[in-house]
Amino acid sequence: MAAPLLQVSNLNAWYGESHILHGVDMTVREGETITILGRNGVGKTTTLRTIMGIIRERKGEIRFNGRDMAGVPLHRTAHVGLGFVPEERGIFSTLTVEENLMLPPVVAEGGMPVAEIYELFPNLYERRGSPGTKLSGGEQQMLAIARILRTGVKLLILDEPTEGLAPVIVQRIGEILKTLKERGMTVLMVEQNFRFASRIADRFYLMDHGKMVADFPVGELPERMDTLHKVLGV
Ligand SMILES: Nc1ncnc2c1ncn2[C@@H]1O[C@H](COP(=O)(O)OP(=O)(O)OP(=O)(O)O)[C@@H](O)[C@H]1O
Repeated sequence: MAAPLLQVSNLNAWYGESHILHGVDMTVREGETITILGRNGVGKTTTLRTIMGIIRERKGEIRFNGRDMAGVPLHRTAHVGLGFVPEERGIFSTLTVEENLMLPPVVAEGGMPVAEIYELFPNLYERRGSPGTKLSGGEQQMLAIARILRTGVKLLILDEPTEGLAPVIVQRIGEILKTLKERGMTVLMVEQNFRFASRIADRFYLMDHGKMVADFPVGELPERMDTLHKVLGV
C-alpha cells in the first residue's frame, strides 16, 4: 500500500464559539482519489479549510508528507505541497485566463508545463486572452484546477468541483480528474454529486456531525448504500 501523504488525527476546529469538527480522522495515500460525502452543514468544507490552514482555531494533528502542519503558516501551505480549489473558485475577473493561470507561484518541480495544461484544457487555450468575467462556470472551474496543476503541488484539494455545472461539463471534469489520477496526482474532494464521485473516487469518507463515521473503498459501495441513504438522506 502507498505511503500516507496526508494524515489527519483527532482534528477539532471552531468558528469562534461554534465547535464544528469533533475529532476528524482521515488518511489520504499517495495516488488516491478520495471523496468526502455528507449532508449540508456537517463540516466537509470546514475540514478542507482546516487542512489548508485557513481555520487556525484547531486542535489535533495534520501531517502532510511526514511534516507536522501545526507550525506552517497559511501562506506556506502551497509551498509544502497542498493546492486548494475553493467552492467559489477564486478567478480574478479583471485578469485574462492566461494571467489567472500564471498567477500562483510554482512551488515545486514536477508541475504541469503550460503547453500540457492547454492540451488538457483546449477551451482555456482558445480563451487565453479573455477576461475572467467572460468565462462560464465550467471554464472557471477548469481554470481554477489548471492553475493549481502548474504549481507542482502534491495534493489537489477540491471543494464541490461540479456544483452548478451542466452535465456535459461535469463529465469533462470527471475525465480530467481521471487523467490526473493516471499521472499520479493525489486528490481529496468534497462532492455532493454522488454519481460523479462514484465514477472517479477510489475511497470514500462519510461525514456526520463533525466527524468521519465510515470509510470504505469504491468496491464496497453496493453494500454501503443503506448507510449512505440513512446518513445522506438521499
Ligand atoms: N464562517 C463561519 N462562521 C461560523 N460558522 C460557520 C462558518 N462557516 C460555516 N459555519 C458553520 O459550520 C458548520 C459546518 O459548515 P461546512 O461549510 O463545513 O459544512 P459542509 O458539510 O461543507 O456543508 P455545505 O455543503 O453546506 O457547505 C455549519 O453549521 C455552518 O453553519
